[in-house]
Amino acid sequence: MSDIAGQAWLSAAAMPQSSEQPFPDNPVLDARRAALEILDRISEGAALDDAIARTRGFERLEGPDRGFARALVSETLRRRGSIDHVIGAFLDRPLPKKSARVMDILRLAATQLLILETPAHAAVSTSVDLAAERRETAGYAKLVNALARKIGKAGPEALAKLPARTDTPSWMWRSWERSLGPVKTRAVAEAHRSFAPLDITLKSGEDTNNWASRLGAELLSTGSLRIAKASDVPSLDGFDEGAWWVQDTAASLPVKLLGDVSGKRVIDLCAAPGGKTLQLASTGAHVVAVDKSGARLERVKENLERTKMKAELVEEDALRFRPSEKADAILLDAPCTATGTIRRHPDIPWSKGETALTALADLQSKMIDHALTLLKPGGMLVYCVCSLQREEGEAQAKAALARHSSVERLPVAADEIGGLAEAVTRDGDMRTLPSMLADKGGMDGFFATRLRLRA
Ligand SMILES: C[S@@+](CC[C@H](N)C(=O)[O-])C[C@H]1O[C@@H](n2cnc3c(N)ncnc32)[C@H](O)[C@@H]1O
Repeated sequence: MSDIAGQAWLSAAAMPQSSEQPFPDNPVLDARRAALEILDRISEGAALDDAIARTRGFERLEGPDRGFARALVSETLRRRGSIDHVIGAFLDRPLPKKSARVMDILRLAATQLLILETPAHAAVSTSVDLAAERRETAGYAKLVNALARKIGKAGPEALAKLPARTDTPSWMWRSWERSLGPVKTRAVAEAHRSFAPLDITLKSGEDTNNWASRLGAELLSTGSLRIAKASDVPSLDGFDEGAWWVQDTAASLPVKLLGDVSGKRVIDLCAAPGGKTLQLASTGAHVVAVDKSGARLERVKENLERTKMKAELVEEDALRFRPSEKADAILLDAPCTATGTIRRHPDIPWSKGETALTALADLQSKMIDHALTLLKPGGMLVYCVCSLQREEGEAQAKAALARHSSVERLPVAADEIGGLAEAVTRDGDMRTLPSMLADKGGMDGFFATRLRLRA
């Protein structure tokens, strides 16, 4: 229990009466202010990357401060369940709902003290300053001071006792337990506690060993190059010349399931930002890259230009897309909850709910049905999602086979996906988990199934 029980949290005298914006530049506070603003946007529903992109205070930060602000937000989201638990243990009563910003200041303080190992005096005093500089939070500055000190002293022990489950919303945990079982679910949640390494896919024909040594990277059995720690991607060797692109190793596997597509007509039905379009183009396919979002399709264009490759780009809703010619193969990397990418997007557990899952699963089955109408007889559809949710993966494959007697599943073999036998399901689909390749830094959670339209 807190020793601040009974303390008046709001003291009118402490409230600054001046307007709240803009704040004077303060090199010590600026990164924390930006982090707070980003958390604010996320709580309004923005995704982490969008929230960062829309925060001017973040844009103004210089290199190390930018890195600190990003780490502060990411780790706060990654450990939010645990951090809230620790804060809650020191609060004698919950903060009023309208004090969401105070809670965010406390979360940022706890992340600095318990995870980023920021010196306690800096973490505490900047948190108090953050509270004090805004009218709506100034009355809580004393509370922030007292709580942050307590968290610094007793928080590490409290945090160490919390299981990985604490950082997973209960609906998500229950859904994984149902589909993966308790052991794998725990391993997945453990894997989510770490940031993902940087994986690179090389353009076809590039010398893998040469690039591994130039980039100081490890060659994975899947063919990806892995860099344990890389901060500024565009400054890496080979970026400007377009020899490679960033792509989690799990994300590189679905295209491999299409086999040799050289000279074939392949539709990439949800293409942006283009990782899989680049893979297909690189192996000599004639690629039609479709995406509903023009802005995101621009990124496919930029990626193709940088890597000096070609694809036909079509801005269109996949459900309405009718090509002039049917395809030999289709890759359908459908929009999904993206729960397989929580290591990179730690906002997902707090932004994606079960309602979104139901709507997405409905869209995915419509997309599968439509994609099958665009295939030549004998053509192949690889359907994949970067999701851990059964409804978006295994259940979609099963339901598609039940709906279409004209379709058969072509089971995946481990040697097609770098020998990852544990990622081949009993039904013959691919299911990777963040806990796989654990000794090398894990991989994204992906599902893929390969379906063939009978000739
Ligand atoms: C998982 S991402 C695709 C990632 C991409 N395949 C890659 O490897 O870089 C899903 C994409 O689907 C697009 N999308 C969502 N709904 C769509 C629709 N109805 N029709 C076409 N594209 C859609 C989104 O704009 C997004 O770019």
